[in-house]
Amino acid sequence: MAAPQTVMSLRDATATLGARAVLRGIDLTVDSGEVVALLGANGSGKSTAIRTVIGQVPLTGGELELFGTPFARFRDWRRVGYVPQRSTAAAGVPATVREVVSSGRLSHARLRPLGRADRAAVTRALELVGMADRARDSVNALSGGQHQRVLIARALAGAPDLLIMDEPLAGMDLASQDVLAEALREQVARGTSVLLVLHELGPFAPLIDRAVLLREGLVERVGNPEALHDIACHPHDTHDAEGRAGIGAGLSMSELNPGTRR
Ligand SMILES: Nc1ncnc2c1ncn2[C@@H]1O[C@H](COP(=O)(O)OP(=O)(O)OP(=O)(O)O)[C@@H](O)[C@H]1O
Repeated sequence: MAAPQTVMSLRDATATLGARAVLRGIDLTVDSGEVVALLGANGSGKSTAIRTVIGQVPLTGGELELFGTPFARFRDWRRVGYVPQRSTAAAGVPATVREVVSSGRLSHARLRPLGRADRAAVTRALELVGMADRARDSVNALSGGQHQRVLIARALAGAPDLLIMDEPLAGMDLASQDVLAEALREQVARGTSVLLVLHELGPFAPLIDRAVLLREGLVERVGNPEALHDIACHPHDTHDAEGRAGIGAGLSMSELNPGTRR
């Protein structure tokens, strides 16, 4: 069987914000078709790690590759979808829900008007997140959770091969979480790889192939999402959870021996 293609790889990645060494040498990979969750306490570096992947935070050391291409030479950004940590980035903009989601197709249209395939992708994304009936509404008329769904639809509309999401479930009610889990399941079934930051696994738990627990800018553990989530929530009571985590199963040496540069 052919080895899985690595969609994203960070090797020994370091990053600094202000005077703070926020990432201190992390290894993180997402293989084709994989769903990888980043877990960890507030401030452990989760958002920074994914912001390095999309180029918002420069690496100060280490290597980043996207679809096998070194970051400096990577141009194919339409293959990457990004949902930022909950924000109201589009609020205040006089745009409809459909217009905001359509902006996720701009890199496909390459300055041409959106075509039929683009409009179909927008409609599908709106349906996936359960916002089709709000398509003509102003984004300013949405609740925070609805707004988040629109940003997710914007990323899905681009039909990304790698979808990166920073706490997509934050502030979502349970019904909305279920809708998003179903949307993610469909997207993964189409072959999309996913890297996401989560505090609560919620209905995403069965979709996650691998969890990576960050602590103070280092990878502390890699393993089963539910057990690692326990460790993330109860960092001083790790023994039992480690047993359940199946730590080590099928992991590379660099993932098994992270954080050696304390
Ligand atoms: N602009 C900044 N300047 C300086 N330090 C920053 C900046 N942004 C974040 N940090 C620091 O970097 C560290 C990691 O932040 P990051 O947002 O990556 O954490 P996180 O794991 O995503 O946390 P949370 O769960 O709270 O979202 C924190 O200590 C934070 O204070």
